[in-house]
Amino acid sequence: MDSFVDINGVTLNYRGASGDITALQDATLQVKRGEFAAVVGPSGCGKSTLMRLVTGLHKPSAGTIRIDGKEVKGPVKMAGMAFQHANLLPWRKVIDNVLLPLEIVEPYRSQFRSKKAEFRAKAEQLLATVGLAGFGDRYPWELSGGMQQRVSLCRSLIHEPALLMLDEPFAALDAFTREELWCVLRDLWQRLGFTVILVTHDLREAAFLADNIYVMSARPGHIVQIKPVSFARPRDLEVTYEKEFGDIVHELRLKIAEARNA
Ligand SMILES: Nc1ncnc2c1ncn2[C@@H]1O[C@H](COP(=O)(O)OP(=O)(O)OP(=O)(O)O)[C@@H](O)[C@H]1O
Repeated sequence: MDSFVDINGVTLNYRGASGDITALQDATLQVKRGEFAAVVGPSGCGKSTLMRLVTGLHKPSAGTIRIDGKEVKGPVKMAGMAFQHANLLPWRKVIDNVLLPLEIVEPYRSQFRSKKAEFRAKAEQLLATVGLAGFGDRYPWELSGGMQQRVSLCRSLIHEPALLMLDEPFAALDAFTREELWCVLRDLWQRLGFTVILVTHDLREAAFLADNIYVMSARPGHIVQIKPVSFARPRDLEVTYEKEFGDIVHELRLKIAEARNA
């Protein structure tokens, strides 16, 4: 298979205060280039651990992770990341938060001074695509939670990463704002064509956004089911009211309940 992210037989043991914890055991998962993958599973099954392994923040105890054919051996620069909390720097304006990766990641870093105007224009344009035109000069604390999460998405994408890793990015938002941001993410993904791995507890979110949903077992986590979602794209929120959509969510719910009780 032509996999972009190749997680192969990965085990991860944490050294806990009261002994070792095996968070993942022999987890295997392949995500194709350009795929929108969602990972769901019971609480504590190792989803965030999987994200940390793929982005190189942890090293597997066993097994390998390859991105674009190269083994992950340290922090992965080609990945953009966003989490449940936007984690914007409160003393920096919105635009300067979005620009942050360009100040850190090469080749942008060494061009940052000479190309600042160009980079700012790019950041403004990205902010406009998520509905935040004209908000660049505000401070994060002047924005709602949903707006901050939009800024966080822009920050994760400004350096045009080939891979976007999202760990519960919309979990702290109200249901209405969450659905709005699903559409923002859908549009960015359709337009920019990056590969996504989204960890979520929200099965509707997974079914609306993903090409494939990877269901994990209880800890120690591994993939127990791959559920393809074949609704035509671009998807409209109306699809979430279709019977087939409800059936997918129901099936996932049963599978996760089974995994929890196994
Ligand atoms: N740094 C750590 N040290 C020790 N144990 C850890 C560490 N991080 C996570 N764990 C344990 O590893 C297991 C998997 O944790 P992880 O956060 O990956 O799960 P998760 O599926 O993301 O959880 P949730 O769905 O509740 O967010 C849990 O039992 C957790 O307590």
